[in-house]
Amino acid sequence: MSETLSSTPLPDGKDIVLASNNAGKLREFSAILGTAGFRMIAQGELGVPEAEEPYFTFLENALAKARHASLLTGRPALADDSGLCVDALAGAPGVMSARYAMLAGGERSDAANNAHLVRELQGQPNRKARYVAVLVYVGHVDDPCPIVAQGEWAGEIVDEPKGGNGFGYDPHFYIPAQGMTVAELAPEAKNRISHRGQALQALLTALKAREGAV
Ligand SMILES: O=c1nc[nH]c2c1ncn2[C@H]1C[C@H](O)[C@@H](COP(=O)(O)OP(=O)(O)OP(=O)(O)O)O1
Ligand SMILES: [Mg+2]
Repeated sequence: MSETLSSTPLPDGKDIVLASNNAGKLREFSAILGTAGFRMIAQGELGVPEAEEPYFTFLENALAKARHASLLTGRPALADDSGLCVDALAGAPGVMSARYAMLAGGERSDAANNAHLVRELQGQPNRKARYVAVLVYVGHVDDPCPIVAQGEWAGEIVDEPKGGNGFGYDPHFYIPAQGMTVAELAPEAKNRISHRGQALQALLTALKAREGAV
């Protein structure tokens, strides 16, 4: 679908621009939000380029991405800044998760990030980690009251990748309660319990309350 940038919000207010270029996130967003009566449009479909993510907190980067998409489209926008925080690495790669290998001189890809992670944890017995997702919704670019929701999901980093679902660090993120990596989980199962799934449910509740729908 090709549309041009628009400066007019749609009348029913149900169209939300997803301020992300990550195909894995977009799949998960659409699966959860599509059933909740909102129409989602990926920012790429509206010609919105990647935003700068210069900050050191998920919250600030998510807000920057949401505002950027809303500014360029004139529509409400929802952004997700997320990442992997590893205890033995003092919370790294954290907000740098997407650029982890690149910042060490490698390329920007999931494969390079995963290889770098395994290298950094060589000989490290403490494997505890968590995924963090911070979602920010803005009704318009100057929204003084953005909706913010956060989710966290605890797991352990395994050297051996397993599974073909999901994206990013999922083949190396093992969930003891499920006895498998996130990439081995069915997509619906991941969406029910993941950091992003939890945050999206909270965001939806707040969004519906604001609309007077609940
Ligand atoms: O459920 C997840 N399963 C696996 N990996 C994940 C997940 N959630 C975040 N991650 C990783 C991927 C990426 O390395 C970084 C997000 O970085 P982040 O800047 O928020 O996203 P991005 O640049 O890929 O897309 P965008 O900024 O356009 O939304 O954390
Ligand atoms: Mg990003």
